Amino acid sequence: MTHPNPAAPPETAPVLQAIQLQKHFSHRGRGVVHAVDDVDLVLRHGEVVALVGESGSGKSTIARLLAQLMPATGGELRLHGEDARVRSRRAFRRYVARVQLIFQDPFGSLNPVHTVRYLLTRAVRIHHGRLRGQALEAELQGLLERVHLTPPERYLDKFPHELSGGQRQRVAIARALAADPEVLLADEPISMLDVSIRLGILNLLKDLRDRLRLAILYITHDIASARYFADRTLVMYAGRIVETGDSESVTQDPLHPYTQLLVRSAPNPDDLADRARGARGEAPSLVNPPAGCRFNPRCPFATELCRTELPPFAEVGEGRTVACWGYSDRVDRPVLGDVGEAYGERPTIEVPHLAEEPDEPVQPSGAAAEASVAYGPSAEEGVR
Ligand SMILES: Nc1ncnc2c1ncn2[C@@H]1O[C@H](COP(=O)(O)OP(=O)(O)OP(=O)(O)O)[C@@H](O)[C@H]1O
Repeated sequence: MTHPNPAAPPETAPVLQAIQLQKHFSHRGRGVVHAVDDVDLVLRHGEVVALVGESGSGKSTIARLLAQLMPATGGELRLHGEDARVRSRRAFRRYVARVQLIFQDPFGSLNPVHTVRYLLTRAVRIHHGRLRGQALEAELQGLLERVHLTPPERYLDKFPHELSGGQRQRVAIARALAADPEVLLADEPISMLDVSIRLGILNLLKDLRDRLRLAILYITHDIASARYFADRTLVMYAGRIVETGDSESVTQDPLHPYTQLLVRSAPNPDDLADRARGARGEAPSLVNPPAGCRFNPRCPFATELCRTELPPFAEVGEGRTVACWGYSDRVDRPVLGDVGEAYGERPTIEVPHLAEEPDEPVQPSGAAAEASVAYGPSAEEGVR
């Protein structure tokens, strides 16, 4: 199997693109959850885009929409510029071969009763027909080598519970690669792994970005890891993108008051809720989101305008946008004051919490990710 596809458009052309994507869930007949609104997103070959935001901001919903595990309620999805919405199982199978999803919990997404050999063979056959004998063996070995599980013979006949968390995530990635995809959607791929092996998985994904020119969406609540790993970063708050730009600028010179808060909560993102709650209240309900800027109830600089009108994206510098009235030329904008005073001291963003160490086997946690088998064997069975 070769990659990249020789018929693929030039490197910089979008591979997968979401335009004004929207997902509203009905809320037990009592209103609507505005989970995702007006999201624009572009994934290109050889580029990692991070989607960063706190829990409940809509990140996983975007991953599921891009994977077409559920329909959007608005907006468009384009693959190589063409409408990508699938309307049949056959079209879904073709789409999945191009766009693969990796989940948070590699234990939940790998069926524990099957060996690595079985899991990978199924994936290879689903996407490439009935390879057998030497050709199949070579393919399986190649997949494990691509995710640095070497020598491959050591892993092929293991069950998921005989592997460490990091090794399981590598097998999940190998299974995704069996489709020879162009896009990997990685939904919090390291958050359930031991801290000591997170960097190894990010480095592997970087390597795949470079060697296979994969377009990667990296979903995380940890903005520090976005700085390390992603070329571009999109910051999401309460269902909307609020800031975009190259990762270095967004993390080192955050503009939106929410991004400033997020950066201040790094490297311990769990600290954010406490920090923000103490100062400025909780994230809003998405059943009845605030009018205007959704961050306004928490924002130390919010004005009447922020409470009533949705801020448009302002372009600030090369490739950077921010949806905040404080950067708009359209009106008398609010003055953004000292965020340090509002949120406290800003730590330096580093990645010591991602330290790389040998990936030793660990006992299975038993925690299964909800819906995490959707792209695994059982779901693949479902679309055959
Ligand atoms: N099937 C559903 N029905 C109703 N509401 C939903 C459904 N799925 C998600 N939501 C709501 O949509 C919002 C966004 O959820 P989502 O899981 O996308 O956020 P997230 O940023 O990925 O958070 P986390 O990191 O905790 O997974 C939340 O308010 C969630 O409760």
